[in-house]
Amino acid sequence: LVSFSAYQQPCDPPTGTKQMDFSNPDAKGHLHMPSPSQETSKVGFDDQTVGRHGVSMAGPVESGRSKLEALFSHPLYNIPSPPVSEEDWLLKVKPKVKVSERSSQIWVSDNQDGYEDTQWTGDNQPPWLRFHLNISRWQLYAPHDPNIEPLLQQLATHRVVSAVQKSGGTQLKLVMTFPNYGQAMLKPMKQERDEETNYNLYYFSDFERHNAEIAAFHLDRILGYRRIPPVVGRLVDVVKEIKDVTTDRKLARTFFTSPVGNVCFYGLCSYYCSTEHAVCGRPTALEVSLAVMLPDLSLATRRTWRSPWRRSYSRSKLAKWETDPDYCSAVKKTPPYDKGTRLVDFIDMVILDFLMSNMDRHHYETFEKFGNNTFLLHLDNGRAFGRHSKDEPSILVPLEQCCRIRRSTWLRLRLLSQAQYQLSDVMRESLSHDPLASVAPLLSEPHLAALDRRLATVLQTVSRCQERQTGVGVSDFIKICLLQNQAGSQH
Ligand SMILES: Nc1ncnc2c1ncn2[C@@H]1O[C@H](COP(=O)(O)OP(=O)(O)OP(=O)(O)O)[C@@H](O)[C@H]1O
Ligand SMILES: [Mn+2]
Repeated sequence: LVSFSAYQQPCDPPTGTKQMDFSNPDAKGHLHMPSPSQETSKVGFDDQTVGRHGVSMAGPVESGRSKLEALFSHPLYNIPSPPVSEEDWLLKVKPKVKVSERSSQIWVSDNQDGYEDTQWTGDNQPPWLRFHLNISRWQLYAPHDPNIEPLLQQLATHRVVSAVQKSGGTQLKLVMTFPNYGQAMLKPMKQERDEETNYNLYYFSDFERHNAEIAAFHLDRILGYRRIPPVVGRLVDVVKEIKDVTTDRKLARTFFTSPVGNVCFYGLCSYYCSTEHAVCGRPTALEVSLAVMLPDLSLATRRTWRSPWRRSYSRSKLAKWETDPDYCSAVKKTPPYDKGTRLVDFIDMVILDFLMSNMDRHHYETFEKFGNNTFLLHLDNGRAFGRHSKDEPSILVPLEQCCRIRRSTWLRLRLLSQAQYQLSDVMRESLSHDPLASVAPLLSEPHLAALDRRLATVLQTVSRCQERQTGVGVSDFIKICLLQNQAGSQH
């Protein structure tokens, strides 16, 4: 009873989505919307709301409303949070310079080279710029950010002005530039949707899949993380939109016509960039994924962190975590995992990776500006969704060894396991909005079914943790989470 009255009821239906104020952008054009990482310290869940066996937090799915809409209007996806303070935005817009103070060398774009003239004020900022300006310490974009749709729309349809190879990384990637200076990272289709990764291939030699990049973005958003830059599918014309516009001579030299008349290319990279592994249009149309580029490193540096549960990337060696069941105790004492929310942030990423069976998370990145107290970027998801017939329990080892999970994540996972939302159903629906869904569903049915199966495994793992805490019942366990979460100030 004490806890019942002490906490506000998180499961009351939201007062519409009005908790987010779309009508009142601040001076920078930022919208005041909840940020998930701040969300829950003041929201409490007690036994009445969480329940011992069932979950009483689901709102009814009204007839006619899609499961995805119902999910995103659920209170767990609409947790109000205070406005983001000035220093918690990634980028700052410089105050306007008076005309008289402007340098005579002001840069003016030359719109003859295919780019648009740029005179951006708050109202006509292109979606990619709005996306950059709305990145905060807590998330890449807000839950109901109205800018994501137009952003994806532009990536999927805008004319390509330039296409060059992206340096770094092991497999072929291109950076595409659009007339409004927006940029996207392209990964080409290398595998048919129903193909499973060859069992004899090690995870580090697996192909990258364009549909995995797309599906990972949708999954990350459905999990309520918003830590993957938006990705959209597109059919590109490899001649008109790559070969003809590229200034990258090394790339241009790798184009050829296959024996059946398809146009192919392979680029330069350390893996699979050879005639034998060329990507080919049909005859020129090629499926690709386009991920919006993050702000340039000169504007927002990023820090790269080695995963403590990194695989050995060797055919013979085992990593320490594979042989030491107590490995997490050491990690918990090691900065930055010893403070704040880094460990539960990491576990969030582990859950995402287990669901999509991504074994390739050797590193993750954060924005340097925010220090240790910020969300983790889930970049590079191309090796996910390789197999549906097999799960990879080793991906879940950090959850098993640490027995920690962010409370809001756990609650959302439980929601997604319920029939009225059902992870596979909301994923199918979300992916059906991608332009490439008209060519073929982005994830085949067995892959969608695997999501539900793996979600059940995650929830079972959490239950086992609860049981392992000897003498501690479920309700106490939840309170422990709550305390831990409050101590971490977020979730
Ligand atoms: N949306 C993005 N915007 C800006 N930079 C990005 C984006 N996505 C990825 N990157 C950067 O590009 C690098 C290479 O991308 P990615 O990891 O997807 O390619 P890869 O070929 O799989 O690389 P690797 O073989 O190293 O895993 C990443 O390490 C990351 O720093
Ligand atoms: Mn990779």
